[in-house]
Amino acid sequence: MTQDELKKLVAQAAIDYVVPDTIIGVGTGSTANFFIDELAKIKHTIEGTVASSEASAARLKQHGIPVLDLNSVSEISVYIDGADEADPGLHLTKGGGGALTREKIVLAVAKQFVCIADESKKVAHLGKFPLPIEVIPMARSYVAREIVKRFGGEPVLREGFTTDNGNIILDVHGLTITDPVGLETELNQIVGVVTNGLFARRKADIFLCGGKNGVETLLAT
Ligand SMILES: O=C[C@H](O)[C@H](O)[C@H](O)COP(=O)(O)O
Repeated sequence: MTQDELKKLVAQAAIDYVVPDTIIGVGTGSTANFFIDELAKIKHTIEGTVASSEASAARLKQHGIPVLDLNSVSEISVYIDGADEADPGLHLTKGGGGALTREKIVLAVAKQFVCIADESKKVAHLGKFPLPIEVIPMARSYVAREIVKRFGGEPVLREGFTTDNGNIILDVHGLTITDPVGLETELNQIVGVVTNGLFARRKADIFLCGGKNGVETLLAT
């Protein structure tokens, strides 16, 4: 099976976690796109969605799926999204598509987080995938220096990219991540950091992992 076929398989499996007559949180990226296409088939069973990016909102609307403003929503039943890396404890690295901040916000409102990805995203330890950090543009150099000083690694500006919030992304290469919860918290203490791509304090509850033997359902430990 190709990687796209595996993404489609997990997107289809995620439909089982869509709670009828509720609002669904929708992630961003190629795997989330497959989920949006599957969600379109059952759009009449849900109240609506909240999107974690302009791109996902546009795709949802193309399918005629209602997209709500998060400020008009007090409860999201489930948040469904992909990841760049997932460790055995279901701590994740996200933000390869630059949507990390809105993803974290939508997730914060959701009761359950179902992560969908192909098996290439399953790792023993987070850190091989460069850690995305959304930064207020004027703080770029300061934040980069602070990261090197406090944590090591090599922050690289994502050239030509602006987030939906008008900010920049620093991708930090070569970080040793032994304590994802601690690192997530500490990185957010640097002034100018909007958020970082570690989803560890709030991690996935369920990981639907697509591999050659089908979809494996992993639960957070
Ligand atoms: O900002 C993007 C998101 O965090 C994505 O969910 C993540 O990068 C995974 O994307 P994909 O499904 O395309 O591998």
